[in-house]
Formats: sequence, C-alpha cells, structure tokens
Amino acid sequence: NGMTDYHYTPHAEDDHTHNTEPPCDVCPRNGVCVPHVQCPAHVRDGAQNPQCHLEGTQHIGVCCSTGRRHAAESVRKFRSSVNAEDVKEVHDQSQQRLDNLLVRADVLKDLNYATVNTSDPSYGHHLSVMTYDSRAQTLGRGALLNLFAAQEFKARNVITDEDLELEFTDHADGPFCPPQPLCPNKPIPYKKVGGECNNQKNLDWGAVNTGYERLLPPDYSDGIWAIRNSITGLPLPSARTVSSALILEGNRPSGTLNLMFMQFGQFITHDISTGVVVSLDNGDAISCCFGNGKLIPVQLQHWACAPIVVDKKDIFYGQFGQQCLNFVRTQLAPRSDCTVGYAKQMNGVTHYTDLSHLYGSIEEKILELRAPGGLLKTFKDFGRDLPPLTKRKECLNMHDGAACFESGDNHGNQIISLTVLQTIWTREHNRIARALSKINPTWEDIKIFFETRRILQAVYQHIIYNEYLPLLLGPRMMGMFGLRSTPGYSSSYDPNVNPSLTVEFASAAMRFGHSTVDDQLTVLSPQHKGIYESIFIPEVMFQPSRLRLKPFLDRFLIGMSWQPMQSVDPLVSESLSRYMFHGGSPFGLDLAAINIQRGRDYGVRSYNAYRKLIGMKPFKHFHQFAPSAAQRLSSVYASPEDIDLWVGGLLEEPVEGGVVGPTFANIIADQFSRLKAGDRYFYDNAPDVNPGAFTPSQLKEIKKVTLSRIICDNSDGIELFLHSPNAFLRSDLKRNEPVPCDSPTIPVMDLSRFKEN
Ligand code: HEM
Ligand SMILES: [Ca+2]
Repeated sequence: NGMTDYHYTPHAEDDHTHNTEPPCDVCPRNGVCVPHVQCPAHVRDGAQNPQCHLEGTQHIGVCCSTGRRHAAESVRKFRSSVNAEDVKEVHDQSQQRLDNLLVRADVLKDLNYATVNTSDPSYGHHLSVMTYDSRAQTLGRGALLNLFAAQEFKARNVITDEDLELEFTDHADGPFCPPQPLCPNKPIPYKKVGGECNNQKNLDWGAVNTGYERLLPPDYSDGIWAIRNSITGLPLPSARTVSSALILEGNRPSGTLNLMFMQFGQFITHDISTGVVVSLDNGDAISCCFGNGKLIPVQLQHWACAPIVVDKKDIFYGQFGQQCLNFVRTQLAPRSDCTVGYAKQMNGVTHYTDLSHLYGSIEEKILELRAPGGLLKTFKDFGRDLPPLTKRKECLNMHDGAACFESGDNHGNQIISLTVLQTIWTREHNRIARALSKINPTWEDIKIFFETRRILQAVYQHIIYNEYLPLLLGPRMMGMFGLRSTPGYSSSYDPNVNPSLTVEFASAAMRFGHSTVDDQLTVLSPQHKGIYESIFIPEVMFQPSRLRLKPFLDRFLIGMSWQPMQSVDPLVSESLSRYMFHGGSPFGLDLAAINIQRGRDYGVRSYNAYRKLIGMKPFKHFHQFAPSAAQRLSSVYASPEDIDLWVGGLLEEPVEGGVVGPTFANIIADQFSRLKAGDRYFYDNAPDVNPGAFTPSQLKEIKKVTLSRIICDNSDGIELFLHSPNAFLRSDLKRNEPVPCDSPTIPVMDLSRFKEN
C-alpha cells in the first residue's frame, strides 16, 4: 500500500561480507563464540575477532575474548595511580560544584515558570517517569558528584578520552561510594524485592536504582555527559524536526498480531525499565519551557533541562505558538565500585523480569500492597476485584467516580489497556494464593504470599520466553541467542553475565512498541459483530475509570484479542506524536521526539554504529535507503552517520517471522538472553544454581500456562467465556479461533503439585 517503501530491504548478503575467511571451529586464545552484538570489541579499529559457529547452531558469531568489555585486550595500558593530594582537591571541587548547583535548583522551585503545572501535558509524562523512592535522589546526587570529579580529572589530564570511553578509570575514584547491599548468608528461595543478591559476586547487579549498561561506549560530545553532536561538529537537528519529517501518521494494521501483543510489550517494559527523570527536591516536575510555549533561556533553566526546540513553522505545534517541548534528562547512577566515568543513567525498577511493576521494587511498597491471607490488596467494586485505589493524585481528569489505581511501579494508570493487565495479574496472584492456602492449610500468610509470587514470576517468565519473544524476534534470533523454552530444566545460568538493561534497548530498540499503538481502542461484541465503543487513546491515559463499568473488562479483553496492533514502521499514531497526555489542552506531547531526545540524553551512538555491531554494513549514502526515506532523511540529517538509532531501526524491514528489523532484533535478543543467563532465579534453572528452583513436576505445570489461561481465569466471566488459544494472535486468524475457556487448547496448571510434603 505504498507505505512499505519507507523501509529499505535488508540484504542478507550484507551480513558479514567484510570477512571472507571461513568461520573457526574453535576460538583462539580463550575466546568464546558469541553473536556479533555481544562483542563490542569487534568493531574497534584493528580488532582481531575471527568468525565462528555459535555453539550447537548453524549461525555465525564472532570469537570474543573480551566478554562484554568495550575494548580489545591489547588496548589496555598500565596507568600510574593518582597523587592523593590531587584527588582531594578534585573531590573538594566537585562537592562545591554540587552545592552550587543544588542551591540554584532550589531557587527554581519557588519560581512558577520552572515547574510543570498539573494541567500541562508534561505532567502526565512526569507521572510516567518519576520515582517515589527517596534513596534514588541520594544516589543521583552521589552520581553527579562523581560526574563532576570525572570532568575535573579529565581537565587535569589524569584520565583521557580513551580511558573514559573504555571505562579504564578505576585508578580515579570519585568522592561518592554507594552503600553495598546486605545479603543473607544462606540463600533464600525468593528473589529480593529490590533485585539485589541475585548475583553472588556482584551483589547489586540488576538491582533497583542501579545504572544501565551499554552495548557500545557512549557518544557524548565531551566524553562524559554532554549531548552528541553531528559528525560535522555542529549540533544535531532538533528531535522534533526529525520526528516531524520522518515519523508520519498512518494506518498499517498487523496481519497477525493483536493489541494484546502491543500491550504486553509495554507491560514487560514497565517491569524491567524506568529511566528516572530528574525532578525538583520536593518531587515536582521541572519545566524547561515557559507556559507560553517559549524556551526558557539556558541561564534560567534547571541544570537537567534539555528542551526540544520546535520550529516556528512546525506542521503541528506551529499553530499553537509552541516553540519548546519540555525535556528533562534522566538521573544518573553511581558505579558500585566508586570509580568515576561517563554518565550512567539510573533504572528506577529492578532490571529482572520479576513482576516488580506488580509487587514493587522496594520493601515499603510490597508491604503497602500486601493483604491478609497472602493476598494482594484490591478495591472491591460491586463484587469485582480491581487493583486498590491510589491515594496519589494521578487521574488527569477528576470527574465524578473517577478512579486511578495503585501498582508496584506507580505507572499502572498510564493507559487503560495497561491497567487491565495490572488487574488480571493482581487477580491471578490472589487466585493462586487462595488455592495454595487450601492445599497447604498450615502455611502462614507471608509464606503464601511469597510462594505465590514465586509461582507467578515463573508463569510470567514462561509467557515472555515461550509466547511473546518468538513472535517478536522470529525463529532465527530465538535459536541464535538460546532463548527458546524447552521442557525440563535449562542450564543457561552464567554468573559472569550482567543482566542489567542496556541503554540501547531502553531508549531505542524496545521503543519499537510506540509504532504498534493504535489511535483507537475498540470495545467489541464479536457475537453481534458490533462495536460497543471506540476510544481515542489520549482519553484513557491516566484515566482508567471505565474499568469500573461492569461489562467493560470482559468486552475490552475480547476487543484486544480481535483488534490488530499497528505494524512496526516509521508510522506512529498521532495520539502519541501529537496528543499524548494532552488532558484539557488542544495539543499534547510528541513521544517520537522524546524517544529521539532520550537516545541522545543516554549518549546512544548513531544507527550506523549498531549496524556495524551486529555485523551489517553501515550506510554511507542516504540513497541506500528506500527513495522516500532517503529524501526525508537527507532533508534533516547532515550525514547518514548522524541518524538516531530509534529512527534507523524503525526504517528496517522486519526479520523473518518477527516484528522488528535486524538491528532492534539483535539488541532485544541480547537483552532477553542476558535477563535469562544473568538471573540465578530464572524459573527453569535447576536446584544446583537456583535457590528457588521448582521440582520437575511443578515446572511441568508452570510450562503449561499461556496468557490465554490467565485471561480466562481472571476475567469477570460476564461476557468472556471463549478465548483464542494464542493471546497475541488475532482472533480472526484461522487457527486461532476462540475456544471455550475450558478447552484443552488452553491448558490448566495443576496447583496440587505445590502441596508441601
Ligand atoms: C500504550 C501507549 C504507550 C504510551 C502512552 C507510552 C508512553 C511512554 C512514555 C511517556 C515513556 C517515557 C519517555 C521518555 O521520557 O523517555 C515511554 C517509554 C518507553 N516505552 Fe512507552 N508508551 C506506550 C506503549 C509502549 C509499548 C507498547 C512499548 C513496547 C512494546 C513501549 C516501550 C517503551 C520503552 C522501552 C520505554 C523506555 C522505558 C524506560 O527505560 O524508561 N511503550 N513510553
Ligand atoms: Ca523488574
């Protein structure tokens, strides 16, 4: 339909053509054969990383002796240590800079213009990216202190650009050391709420409030935190300029996948990644734009401001006189070994797939959410269980009967389809907890709660790896990265693997999902072949009150199963690119521009760098893209070397049997392979590594569960009696026609296997 020519066709022959030698059978010098994306050193000048066969597969990888380190081993030079007096001076100076900064920021909180009004579209954004964990702020400040020290060490030539880039700065400690987690001596069967103590050597790997890792060293223009420039040395085009030229509005429904596939992607995202954006001391949101849509001059801005400049003649914002889109940078996290270095962004949730968005990432939260009987608290609304009402002011529109709900991550109201999933999973917890307490009448509440959590986390991981990822990544990637779920125990745990999220995944690849969102949510009656309601999604962002209407949940779940999601391409619904969180305002935010700016905030390299990383040729000329994309790209970017990763990735044709192009697919596959191999508690790890391992017969039951089972068991049973066996595929597909909930194609897990002997 004409839209596909925004893609270019990835050429299979592109893969690895730069190396003509036959792949090695055994890697030399203790090298391990890994997919290209997992060996950053192979793209460095002069790197010697022969190609090889990935273990047990036909796929080609690269011999890597440097693990996930950025450098080839020979690059490392011995460095003398730093004079103690110099260090003290640097530390004192950093402290002074921090003090000054905080004083200046404190003044801003009393100035009206510098904070976001609750009626401003930016307020919904603030609700999506904030944390209520006070420790995050202390750590963020410590990280800033160390960042200043890095700048000062660099100015004094104690550390070089290369040291910074390759993280060879361990001879230069910063003034701030984060506290180390306290871990029990004896392994406990349950994941810690905050994710710490999972890895036994690196206690804080994957924990809440720790930094993102990266696939490639950052591209900061000062090597430390300043936003990347064009390779011409000039600033990059504004993120809004790029968005308005390249990210278009359009309708291209997926032929196979439904809205649940879209929504489950965001659900997983909220579990594993929330870049905590800097806010004022009192928790208020920072504004980098005046109320009239003009830019606040740099000297009056908060230090974390990086507002997106909007052209006066902007095709959409122009008519409203908006020349500024608010953008605040993500808070930083200190390195756990106290060293200084380039900026690392802070993840405000546990990196692991542990349902932290249901249970919380901090102790206080899980205590707040627990109810007697090992249950999760609920709000009983005319006999139906909904998540508990929140005490925070979170509904963007407080009409009569308006309701916003509590969740483990505080962002569960962002869009009603997400709140629906929060509801289903809350109910599934309570369903299992009730069953367990019948089967094991002697168990105390706390045991019921944590055993239920352990089972639910397992079921959820199974759905991700067994149902969601294969459709997202296609069979080739699943095989290459060892992601496939197999019967029985798996043996993929590797204590050297850091599970932490990468900036490339969080700021670009996983944001493919923004292209899959449809403007409208349809509430369907398939029996009557009719539509009850079609909802414009900005009306249900932070306004999930419809959930209180009795038949809504069932009808909505049916609709999500039938309604196609949008395909992954450079088309993004205007409800995200123009009206996001608009509330009562005639315009909202542009999430596409925010994604682009976030990538720059995180120092993500340009698209070409990641093509090289995954073993494809970079694009030298714009005309290598499809004609329409080429023209648009060259109208905004000075060079193909400047293209933002999120934009370049969306232009790719999907991998076979998957949804995203090769660059995103590799970044995402890498992430989920590390979330598996780096999680000691991964649900199908055997008892030799996993202190919370299941018995073989319990595991067998867990591996029966599908998302359709969870939907069937936790809908209201008012109108939903049938469901498609595969919850992510459209219900109008031939082999996915809805079947009764008790049909054997939607298998049931036998909880009697969880009776304690
Ligand atoms: C349903 C409507 C959705 C809305 C309103 C929405 C909104 C947002 C917002 C406001 C942010 C923060 C942007 C920033 O400041 O950097 C964000 C981040 C993100 N979104 Fe979405 N999103 C939606 C759907 C999705 C879907 C379907 C996916 C994936 C399949 C997804 C993946 C992500 C990821 C990976 C991030 C980065 C999270 C982080 O690390 O902080 N989103 N989204
Ligand atoms: Ca988590």
